[in-house]
Amino acid sequence: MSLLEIYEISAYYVHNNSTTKAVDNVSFSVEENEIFGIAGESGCGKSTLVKTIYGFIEPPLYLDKGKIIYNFKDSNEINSVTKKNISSNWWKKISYIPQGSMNVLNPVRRIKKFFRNLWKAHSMNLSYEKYYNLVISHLHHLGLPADILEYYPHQLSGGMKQRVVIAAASLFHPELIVADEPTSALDVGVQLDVLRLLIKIQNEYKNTIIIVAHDMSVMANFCSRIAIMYAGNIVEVAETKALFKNPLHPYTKLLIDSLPKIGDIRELKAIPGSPPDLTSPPSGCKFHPRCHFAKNICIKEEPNLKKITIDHAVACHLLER
Ligand SMILES: Nc1ncnc2c1ncn2[C@@H]1O[C@H](COP(=O)(O)OP(=O)(O)OP(=O)(O)O)[C@@H](O)[C@H]1O
Repeated sequence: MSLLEIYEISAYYVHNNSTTKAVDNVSFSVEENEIFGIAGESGCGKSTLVKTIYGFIEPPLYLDKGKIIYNFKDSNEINSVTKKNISSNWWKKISYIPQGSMNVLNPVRRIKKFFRNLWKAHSMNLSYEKYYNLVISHLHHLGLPADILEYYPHQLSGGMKQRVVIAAASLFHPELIVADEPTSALDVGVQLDVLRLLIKIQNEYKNTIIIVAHDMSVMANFCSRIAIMYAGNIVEVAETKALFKNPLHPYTKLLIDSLPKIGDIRELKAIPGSPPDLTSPPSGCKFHPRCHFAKNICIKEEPNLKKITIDHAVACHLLER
């Protein structure tokens, strides 16, 4: 069974006289125990989509329409996607590692205090002593020394701070961890360690991870399936191998072509044009102004995400023909 079933979600930022259609009519599902990637250019709506899944919906962000079914074990049904309904599951069933999460650590409080605050908010009826022992054994288990609890954030490297946040996010073994750009702002070697930590957690606790990245090489190495987002829409979803071997959407092809490959001395091509303004997105397929193959129908009609094979779906009129 899918852990998450997302149906026609639209989430918009509404300001006085403008609406940014950050997530527009998005449907997909995420299976149990998989590492599911969401990729796409900056500003295409990835963070907004995962915030919505986490129920972190606060003005100016509004859920315009759609529903999400969370098939968590032993949980009450979540009958509508609101912060109120989902927040009782935070940390225990669903954890969120926000973008730049290492900055969530209060610079004037020791790491111990960060974990203590977590206990106060989500203790699950554990005494502080038992909880503290749990934190120490979890840190050990993840290869982190317990003495970091005595440190202030500024005494830790960026990679270590990120590991602390990941340790907190996985402390109660949530069924779903949503990680938004967990490796951005870290250097390449540290990025790999942080990703390996997430994989270790996933292997051991058998949870599901949704990882957001604009770096396709991260996706290629760590995700079992990938969704490609463009201008608030999901334009392609496939198993990782199939997506890289046989990308079907013109945007996915350009994204993959723009990646450097070992031994390839060709000049790398950037994707022509720039992403649209989501306060007034183009009609039809939002990629049509940048697509070499666009036809009349692409300007007029928005394509739906349709299955081409059992594991590969794409939203492109050209493939329907
Ligand atoms: N608080 C906000 N108010 C208004 N518009 C916003 C707000 N936050 C994000 N947006 C807009 O929503 C759109 C999607 O942004 P989002 O951060 O979800 O994209 P993203 O793909 O995660 O980008 P990045 O990779 O740069 O984080 C963008 O046009 C962005 O400018």
